[in-house]
Amino acid sequence: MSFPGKITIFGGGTWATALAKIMLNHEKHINWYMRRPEQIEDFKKTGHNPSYLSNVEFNLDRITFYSDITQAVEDSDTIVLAVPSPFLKSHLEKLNTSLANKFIISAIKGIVPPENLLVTDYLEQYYNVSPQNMAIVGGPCHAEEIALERLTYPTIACADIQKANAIAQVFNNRFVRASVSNDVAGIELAAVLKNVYAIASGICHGLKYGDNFQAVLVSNAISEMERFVDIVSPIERRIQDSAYLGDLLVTCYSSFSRNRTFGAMIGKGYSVKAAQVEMEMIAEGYYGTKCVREINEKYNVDIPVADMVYRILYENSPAHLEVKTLREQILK
Ligand SMILES: NC(=O)c1ccc[n+]([C@@H]2O[C@H](COP(=O)([O-])OP(=O)(O)OC[C@H]3O[C@@H](n4cnc5c(N)ncnc54)[C@H](O)[C@@H]3O)[C@@H](O)[C@H]2O)c1
Ligand SMILES: O=P(O)(O)OC[C@H](O)CO
Repeated sequence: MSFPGKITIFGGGTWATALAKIMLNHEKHINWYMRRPEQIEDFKKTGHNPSYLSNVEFNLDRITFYSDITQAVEDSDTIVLAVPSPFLKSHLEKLNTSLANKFIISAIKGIVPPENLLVTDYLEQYYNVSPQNMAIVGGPCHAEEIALERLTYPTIACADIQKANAIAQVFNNRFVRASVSNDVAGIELAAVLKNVYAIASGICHGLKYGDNFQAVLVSNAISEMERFVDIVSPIERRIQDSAYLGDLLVTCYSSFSRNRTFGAMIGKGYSVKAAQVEMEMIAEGYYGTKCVREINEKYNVDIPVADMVYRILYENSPAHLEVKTLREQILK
């Protein structure tokens, strides 16, 4: 078998659908696991995902669908995880076969609660997957723009850089330019944090702060991200690279951003529950905010913007007062 072998996408959501489109630009055929059999039935009837990115048409001859996760894993060499981090455990709990001899690509931008483990750490500790057999997809990527074939620069990180290069080849096409890195933990952590900062950005937007203020907020957020990532995963990195700063910017500024949209609802006065119900997609930063807070009990990094988001979401602290304190005492 030549690496990466048979590829299976895990997840029926927006990002899974965009990744399937990317993979099918390179692969003749992919497997695709979705949790709900009725979603697969509707997909087969219409030729597109009935629930997400339904404007992307697929050639059904080139896809084998699975709702049985064990069979999907047994029939694959490389698995691309694209389910929201809070649901990863519930998916994998149904698995009756080993992941240890598979290559796993995590396209998840979140942390696994309540263990507060990065996805790669979780897979290593609970499923015996070796770090050499795991890669992650980072960088500024909105699925909606992949659907429109807008030029996108993801980063593929893996401890084994040759494998990262091979995966990048699978991603590369007319509208995707993948680069490679070995900073797996740093890029995963940055992705968790950018979700939290996008919620902060959304909250401020909802409270009617303007672009001048947003620019200062995001400047402070990148400094926080650098402090946190450098302490939790200390290797040399350039925080201004697109896998870190680029991902923060796209999430804080794009109208496609789930986390920013969620934050904007909070800023406008929605309760957390109401905002979650209203959104049809998952804002993982809500979960990431609590995970970052708990991880930081050990490291004690100065992260006032992330702390503010925690108090607003989890302690019911009024957003307008929290942002007022931030703007008067912290931001510069
Ligand atoms: N959407 C993007 O542009 C994008 C880009 C890069 C990375 N990501 C990452 O990809 C991952 C998936 O995000 P998404 O945007 O595709 O999410 P989404 O909100 O579009 O999809 C939700 C997915 O979660 C599943 N789901 C919903 N409730 C569930 C439950 N109770 N149990 C199990 N599964 C449930 C749905 O079936 C669906 O597959 C996330 O980690 C996200 O950070 C997304
Ligand atoms: O911007 P969000 O919150 O939808 O997150 C999507 C991706 O992670 C952006 O790179």
